[in-house]
Amino acid sequence: MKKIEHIGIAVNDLETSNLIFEKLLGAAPYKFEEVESEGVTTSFFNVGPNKIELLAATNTDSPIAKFIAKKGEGIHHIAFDVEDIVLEIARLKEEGFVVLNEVPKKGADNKLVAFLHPKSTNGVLIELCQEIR
Ligand SMILES: CC[C@@H](C(=O)O)C(=O)SCCNC(=O)CCNC(=O)[C@H](O)C(C)(C)COP(=O)(O)OP(=O)(O)OC[C@H]1O[C@@H](n2cnc3c(N)ncnc32)[C@H](O)[C@@H]1OP(=O)(O)O
Ligand SMILES: [Co+2]
Repeated sequence: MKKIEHIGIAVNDLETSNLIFEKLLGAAPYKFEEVESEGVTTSFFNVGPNKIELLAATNTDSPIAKFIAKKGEGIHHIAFDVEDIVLEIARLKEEGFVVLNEVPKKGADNKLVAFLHPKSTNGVLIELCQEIR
């Protein structure tokens, strides 16, 4: 694991939360992206070498819609930057973690991503991401 790549925050309304985080961080989002396969629309803020990813649901089946319905808005996942996501998935499986998608999928911001079930990581959803070069 190289560093924390981003912290994902589940929000009800992206526009409203963009204004809050723009005030908080003193800079506007550098990117907006919809990821249809995850049922989310996102915005990204730089914070030093790390990022904040705001996520709003685009449909009721979205993991973000389900999360907000159960727990309300707030931190949804922590994403780690990895050098080789395939090797990292194999290593973490071997260590007994529950990998939700063994085949990496296309995430936002030019990344391949995979998730670990929060039940195997002390209640925290973990995302692995590798930059697509
Ligand atoms: C934008 C793309 C990408 C990026 O590039 O950065 C993203 O970040 S996409 C983010 C959205 N996508 C995902 O979250 C994909 C991975 N998540 C999942 O596969 C599911 O959400 C899940 C984690 C397997 C849960 O799904 P499911 O079992 O259908 O939902 P339940 O609502 O029944 O939850 C079961 C259980 O898990 C707890 N839970 C759910 N989400 C989280 C979470 N984010 N953090 C901590 N805990 C979570 C939920 O509360 C339930 O617990 P119990 O009630 O105690 O059983
Ligand atoms: Co993410």
